[in-house]
Amino acid sequence: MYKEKIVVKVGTNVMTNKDNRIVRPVLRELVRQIAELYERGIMTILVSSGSVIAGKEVLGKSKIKDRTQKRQVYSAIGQPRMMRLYYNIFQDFGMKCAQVLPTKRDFSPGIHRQNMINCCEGLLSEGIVPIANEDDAVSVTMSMFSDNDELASLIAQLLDADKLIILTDIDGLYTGHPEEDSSDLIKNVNPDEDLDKYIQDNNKAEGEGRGGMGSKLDYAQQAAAKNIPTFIANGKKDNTIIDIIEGKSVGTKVSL
Ligand SMILES: Nc1ncnc2c1ncn2[C@@H]1O[C@H](COP(=O)(O)OP(=O)(O)O)[C@@H](O)[C@H]1O
Ligand SMILES: N[C@@H](CCC(=O)OP(=O)(O)O)C(=O)O
Repeated sequence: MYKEKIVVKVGTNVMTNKDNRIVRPVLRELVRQIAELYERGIMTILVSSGSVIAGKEVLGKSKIKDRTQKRQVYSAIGQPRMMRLYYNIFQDFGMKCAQVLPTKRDFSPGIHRQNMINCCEGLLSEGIVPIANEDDAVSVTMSMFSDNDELASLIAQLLDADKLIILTDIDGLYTGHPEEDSSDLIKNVNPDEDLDKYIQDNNKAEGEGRGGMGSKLDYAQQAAAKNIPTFIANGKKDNTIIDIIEGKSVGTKVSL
């Protein structure tokens, strides 16, 4: 059995370049760290975005006008592509992974919630890394998460994870626009601190990520309030996950 379990969320912008193409070495570096943690007895539940952008890579521009339908189509094409990439990389590291595609209903009290716990715990007990993404092909309106930051926070709370690590394309939460010299990285945040004033407007296009830093902070604070130390850190840099596990000062730590 394992001695610790962590949830790692990887956003679309971590795994893509400026042309919105998926960068395989980024996924490889992520899996390398998960494999290293596995050797140390730490199991990871990976929450990975990327299906919409992967679908766009395959289909290119779509004729579909309706945004919801377009998202369904892109993600239905892109999700198996993401899983093929992960499957092959995990295999290179001698590990197995599995796909879990929840909708919001799976977290409401009752049988669905228990099924979700059973599924993830079962995979972990077999030494298999669950890779979760919102089931974008079927989840619309009521059954939607606001984004995968919410999904990652809910999974961390559901499984009572030891840590939640939210990887993005920036070093953490800044006191202003991250590209301005006057902005500083905030190292520590409490679950009840109101830092909305620091959040800058999101100008990302369709498929380039949904939540933004505001949502990361909200869901990080929700998990931290349940005593799950949560980190917002840069997934484009090497060794970020291992550095966090080893207690190095990386990213923004949200904790009680
Ligand atoms: N105060 C802030 N500190 C850091 N990043 C911020 C801040 N306000 C807005 N952002 C933006 O949030 C982005 C990360 O959110 P998002 O695009 O949703 O990423 P992901 O695809 O990883 O979920 C950063 O690239 C940055 O431009
Ligand atoms: N479920 C969608 C991603 C939604 C989302 O939250 O994206 P992001 O803000 O990049 O983590 C996908 O796989 O494309």
